[in-house]
Amino acid sequence: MRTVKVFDTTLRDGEQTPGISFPLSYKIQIAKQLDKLGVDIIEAGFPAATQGEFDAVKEIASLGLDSKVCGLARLVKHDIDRAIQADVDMVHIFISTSKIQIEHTVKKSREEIVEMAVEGVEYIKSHGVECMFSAMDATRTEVEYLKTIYKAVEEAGVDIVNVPDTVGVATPFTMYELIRELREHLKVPIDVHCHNDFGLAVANTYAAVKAGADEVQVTVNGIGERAGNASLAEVVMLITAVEGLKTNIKTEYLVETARLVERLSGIKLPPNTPIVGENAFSHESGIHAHGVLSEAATFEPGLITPEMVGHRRRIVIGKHAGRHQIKKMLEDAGYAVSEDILTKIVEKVKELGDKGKKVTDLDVITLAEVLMGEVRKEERAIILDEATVLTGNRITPTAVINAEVDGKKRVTSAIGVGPVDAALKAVAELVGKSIRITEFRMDAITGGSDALAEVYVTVEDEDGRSFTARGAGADIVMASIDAVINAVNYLMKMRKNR
Ligand SMILES: CC(=O)SCCNC(=O)CCNC(=O)[C@H](O)C(C)(C)COP(=O)(O)OP(=O)(O)OC[C@H]1O[C@@H](n2cnc3c(N)ncnc32)[C@H](O)[C@@H]1OP(=O)(O)O
Ligand SMILES: CC(C)C(=O)C(=O)O
Repeated sequence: MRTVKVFDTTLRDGEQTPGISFPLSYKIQIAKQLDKLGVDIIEAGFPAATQGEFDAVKEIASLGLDSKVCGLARLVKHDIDRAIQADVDMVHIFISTSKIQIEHTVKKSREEIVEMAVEGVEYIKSHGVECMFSAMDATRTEVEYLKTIYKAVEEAGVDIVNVPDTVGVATPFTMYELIRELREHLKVPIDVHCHNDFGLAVANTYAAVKAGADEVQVTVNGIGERAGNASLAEVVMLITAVEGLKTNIKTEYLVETARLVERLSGIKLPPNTPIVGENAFSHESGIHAHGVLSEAATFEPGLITPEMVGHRRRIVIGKHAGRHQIKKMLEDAGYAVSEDILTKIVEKVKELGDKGKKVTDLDVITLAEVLMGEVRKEERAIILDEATVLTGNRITPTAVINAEVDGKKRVTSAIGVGPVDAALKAVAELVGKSIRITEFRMDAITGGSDALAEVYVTVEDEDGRSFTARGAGADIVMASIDAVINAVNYLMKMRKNR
């Protein structure tokens, strides 16, 4: 079976996302994670760009990773020397080949550009370093000229050529044709680098692989210039699970990797992001949830499971929910309700949904308790006694929580980026940090500075089981603490019921 190599450029093109600049410690964390994920080559940066960039690439190259480390360079001796001095395994050189870029940027003749490329390859190879050559803006370059320059670098000993769709104008059809034609013309391995200006980066990368490309350039979460690059997770799952090819990626780390880059880049993933997004395996609609509870492949692609990518499946309660999932959710929380009560709960959930209310798991349980005539407050694992939160412009926000946890007094404290963050970290400490707040929303439900705030949270435990709850009040910190404690109490109860 054909193995397609994965070249990750999160730390280079990904970092070119306007506003992103990864400090050294972030670059190292990401590089180690990419190595754990199994990417074949990490493009660690552009060593000639800044001293910090040089230091980061050199540091990553010295980590002894299994992944090869690559540095980008223009066809300028200084750039290439800086990459070689950073001790990379591979130097990636590039130059514009399209008419528009040649005229407005490099301003050289086409013959001069071919000569520069050949000299660059020979120079890098004479230092015993691997070389990748990119014809920048390849998809807007005349094919005959592309063939000429790629053939010239092949003859000069290049290890791999890259075909970049620099401004994202290719379509799967044009990309397929281009790669097929180059594949017939060249012996060296072919790599592709697609941008997402028309939302086609993944599709174009896939088409290139179908046409014979040996390697794909991707970024985690698809971050990168303008609309970004092809997403690593999407490309890998498409060419493996759908196309049946192999990569060296350990797919069970895809979600973990996506979350790390989401956190360190500050670029939040939309919940509907394929493969790694919060909703990628979530179901609220009754018809879907009913099917999925019996056999997941009824309303999921079936070719992939959440476990394959390090995700988990969620059945969500909301306006579109049906009896089966509400009954299952209540059973999981330890409530066996009669059919009559279930009907009333379903009606209420839909009524709340029609009013635009987000229905939480806790709302459903509270309804069940009221309808069953039992209020089981005494079953709460955490009973909050006192919460103190300090914040200001000259102190680090700090929270101290006094609570009873399973009948024992506990005091925890934490600092955070703000008072809510500090308070919620202190709450997490109460249960030994084994919880993760995967969703946090706050709305003002009345106007003015004394507005009532409503906090909605989804909390996930270490087994990937999640629970939604809300808290409300004029104090946003207390409303947040209440919401999380409400959710944690039921997660702990569900665990005891198992
Ligand atoms: C498609 C891509 O993603 S390509 C990679 C893009 N990434 C980056 O640009 C990030 C890092 N870049 C930088 O830090 C800076 O642009 C530097 C250090 C590389 C160069 O900075 P400066 O010398 O100030 O030049 P500036 O960025 O303004 O202009 C680019 C210069 O490189 C030249 N150039 C562009 N591509 C190439 C190339 N492949 N080979 C040789 N020269 C090139 C341009 O013609 C221009 O030359 P000029 O200064 O003689 O007119
Ligand atoms: C350097 C090249 C490969 C690039 O990033 C692009 O063309 O988009």
